[in-house]
Amino acid sequence: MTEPRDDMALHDDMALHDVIALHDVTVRYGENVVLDRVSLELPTGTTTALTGPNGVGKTTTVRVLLGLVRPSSGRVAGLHECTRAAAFQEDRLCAHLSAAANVRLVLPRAAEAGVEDGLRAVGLDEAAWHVPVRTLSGGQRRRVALVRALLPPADLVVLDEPFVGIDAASRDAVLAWTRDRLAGRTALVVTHDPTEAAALGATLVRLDPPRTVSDQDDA
Ligand SMILES: Nc1ncnc2c1ncn2[C@@H]1O[C@H](COP(=O)(O)OP(=O)(O)OP(=O)(O)O)[C@@H](O)[C@H]1O
Repeated sequence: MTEPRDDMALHDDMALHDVIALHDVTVRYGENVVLDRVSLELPTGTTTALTGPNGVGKTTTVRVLLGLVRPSSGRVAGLHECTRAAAFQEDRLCAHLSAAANVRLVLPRAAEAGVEDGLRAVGLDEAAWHVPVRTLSGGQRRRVALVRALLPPADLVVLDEPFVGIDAASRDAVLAWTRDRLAGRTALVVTHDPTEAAALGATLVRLDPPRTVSDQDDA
């Protein structure tokens, strides 16, 4: 879905199309330090795949990029006037609307003609296009969420584990269409699967847990 622009004080004033980057970003939830001085650059026009163990902060990183979480310190660059589209871990669709209507919601009228092509490209049967998405399966809803994230002409596309629940038989075609849609754009894709990163032609970046005293002793 398309995220609203934000004007977080921690986001600097770099102009549109400057490199999007986190510089020494720290995020805390209460006492819990989730991101500890994390730096990450998303080279313009390329796809970066973010991997790492459960709970390390990948979704938190996504939320920072979307302006949904405010870092307690550090700097986020390149997001001023940057339009963003995202597929979250949860599909976040409007349950009573059809697949086609969910996608049309985030598109300028001129781009609406591409909706059916997009739904077809991710392997969604025509019978599933015009019924409320609450009647679709989990994997079908995932495909709708992916189309909704990939069709809008956003400057930054962020996909959080977008292929979970999509069956093996159609995964290659969905990956190929995703790669096609992301070509030449700046994107971050969270994944636990390095083969997905390779299929997307993405640069794989690993987020590691903050080093503990015992980690340092072991080093
Ligand atoms: N709203 C919240 N309030 C408090 N703690 C949170 C909140 N959201 C996430 N956390 C904590 O932040 C840490 C990082 O969570 P996050 O979802 O970013 O990890 P992740 O790397 O995306 O994990 P996964 O691979 O399981 O999706 C976890 O310890 C989690 O419990």
